[in-house]
Amino acid sequence: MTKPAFHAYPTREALAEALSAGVAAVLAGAIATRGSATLAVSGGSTPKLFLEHLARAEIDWAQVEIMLVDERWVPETSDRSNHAMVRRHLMNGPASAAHLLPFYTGHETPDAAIEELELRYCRLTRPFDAVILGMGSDGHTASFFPGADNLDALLRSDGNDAVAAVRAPGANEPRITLTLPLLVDARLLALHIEGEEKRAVYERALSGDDASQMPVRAVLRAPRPQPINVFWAP
Ligand SMILES: O=C1O[C@H](COP(=O)(O)O)[C@@H](O)[C@H](O)[C@H]1O
Repeated sequence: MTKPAFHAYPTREALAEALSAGVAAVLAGAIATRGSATLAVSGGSTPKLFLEHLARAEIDWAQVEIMLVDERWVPETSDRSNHAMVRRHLMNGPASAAHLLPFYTGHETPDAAIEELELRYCRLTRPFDAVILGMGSDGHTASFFPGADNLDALLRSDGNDAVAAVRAPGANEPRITLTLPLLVDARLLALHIEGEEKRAVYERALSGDDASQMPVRAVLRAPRPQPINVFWAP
């Protein structure tokens, strides 16, 4: 395993500033060299400040495709919607020119939408330029939850599917997630975590190798040319 590069910041504000500057530089570089950029961000609550900082970056957002790494199967009107959170915190000011790709289709279940979503996501140019993951205190990342009915398939490094539906005891509602290969081959791969509890979870994840207990291990252990960057603040 290539040891992750661990970046600790004194405050969440300082972390948000540094991470957003790094991501904006990667997106600007991608636009300059390839004409467009792809960014996958996480849901939950941790990314909000980072997204607010990123929204102010002066880059050519019209060339940027933004997606979520995972989504809870709820409409955008739900306060559980990751898409609504990203729209609220990122799609403002300069960043509102970007294209935000939704996961939720209105189908009753993510399984019923899987064919449509597979078509939508497999056409995206890979590798993605930047993927910013979060982590739950149960060691899940994206929607790779411990106890998920299809966790082995989700964590296969050689799988061909871009997206997968997930059900897991700790996940509340059914989920949809990008699969491991799409996430770990990103040019910039970051894990953004905050607080002492999540730091302890991260340390525990590093010290073992059973990904079924802590699925984030599959990301931390994935072979990559560049190490994963971990961004942490108390
Ligand atoms: O449910 C989810 O949780 C994780 C962690 O969220 P946080 O609120 O603890 O920051 C998140 O990374 C994932 O995208 C989301 O769907």
